[in-house]
Amino acid sequence: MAGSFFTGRLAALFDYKTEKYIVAQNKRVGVLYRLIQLFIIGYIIGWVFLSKKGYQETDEAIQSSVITKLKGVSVTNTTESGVIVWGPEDYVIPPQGEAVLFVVTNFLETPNQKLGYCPEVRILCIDDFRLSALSSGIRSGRCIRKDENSTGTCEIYGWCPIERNFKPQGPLLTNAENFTIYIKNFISFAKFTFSKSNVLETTDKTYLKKCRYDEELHPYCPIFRLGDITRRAGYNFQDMSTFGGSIGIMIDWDCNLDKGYSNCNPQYHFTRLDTSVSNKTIATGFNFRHARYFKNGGGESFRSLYKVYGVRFNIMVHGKAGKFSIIPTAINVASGLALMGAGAFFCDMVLLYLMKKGNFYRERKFEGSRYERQHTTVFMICHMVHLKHLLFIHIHQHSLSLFHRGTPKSACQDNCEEKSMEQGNLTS
Ligand SMILES: Nc1ncnc2c1ncn2[C@@H]1O[C@H](COP(=O)(O)OP(=O)(O)OP(=O)(O)O)[C@@H](O)[C@H]1O
Repeated sequence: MAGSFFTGRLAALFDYKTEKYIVAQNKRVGVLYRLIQLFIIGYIIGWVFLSKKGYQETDEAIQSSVITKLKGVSVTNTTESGVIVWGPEDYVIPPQGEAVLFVVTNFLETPNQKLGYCPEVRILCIDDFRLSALSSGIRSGRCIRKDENSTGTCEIYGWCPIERNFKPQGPLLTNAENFTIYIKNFISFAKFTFSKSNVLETTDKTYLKKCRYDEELHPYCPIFRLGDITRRAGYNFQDMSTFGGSIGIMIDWDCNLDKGYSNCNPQYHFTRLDTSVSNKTIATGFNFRHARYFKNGGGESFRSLYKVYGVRFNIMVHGKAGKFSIIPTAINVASGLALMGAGAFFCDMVLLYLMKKGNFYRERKFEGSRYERQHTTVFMICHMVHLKHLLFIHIHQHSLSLFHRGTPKSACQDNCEEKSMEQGNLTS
């Protein structure tokens, strides 16, 4: 038994197979075949070519630069600091116009600090020494008591007086939401030797002084009011400015370079980056400390310590461009045609193996090979492997079109039918 099986297989190995087309007058398979063809054509045209622009080669913008500049003034009046006029050089940190910047909206100043001994009011004498991370100086070891009965606080050597406990009640730079930020972005797509800026190309020298970004009216104006940015991100600037927060500005370039230079323009998206699912998180807000140092007439060193709350802006750029190229077009057309063959294979399987008259069609199709007619299961599997292979070719070619490589070779084995991609082998 086993011997005749292997002899049969060996004999079939040296059979030469040629294509044969039979016209099956079967309406159901015919309609199925046309529907599959329609679906594949729709997929190729609609998805591969129109939606995914399979006729273009693409490039990601790796080179991009962002420069920012803020304008606007706010006045604060506090008991510690008196009246202060805040300009961009005071409230923008760092001031040199980076893509990540912090705008002060609230602050606590501890003015005229001098090096010396003073009580660290936040550390009681009974507190564990290991908690001294809270301390703003070196502990002298003395306990400062107001009277005999009080617990007392530790004395430190550091910048005195130390910062008082502060819970912000509301923002001090109330005009901060009217500050404007000018975002200058340059992007380049090296593959297409294309570069552009987000600043509208106009000869009107006053344009930047007058314009403010608006999705509808001025989508290409690069000057944004801070209050509008947070509003577009879905938050109120005044609410954010008491404890601070973080906002992401995404500049998105999605350019179809076939449409020309003037149609390549950025889109802006705004999101709050420090949101949390729970409102009760202890991570809300954004603040840090910095100091300004100075000397008095006698040469003594002083400093003013600022604990600043504010909004941190993070400008991110994403760029993608596409341009017509014959190579991805040819690859996608070829892979589309290959996929058409999958419809014919599927219908062959239905006709030869699932229909009642499958035996009849098989007899006519596999003429001269008893072995193939008898081993239905083996050949059904072979067909399925071939179908899977065709789909693989399509997917593989589709992904390769990005890299412009060649198409993979057919890997059909001896017992699989080497099918033609022509569509007319079954007609309804
Ligand atoms: N944040 C901003 N808000 C409004 N207008 C701005 C802002 N930043 C810059 N501009 C205006 O945009 C134009 C171009 O700015 P740019 O920094 O290139 O030139 P500039 O002459 O150095 O600006 P300036 O001296 O006014 O800061 C200038 O008219 C400037 O006043």
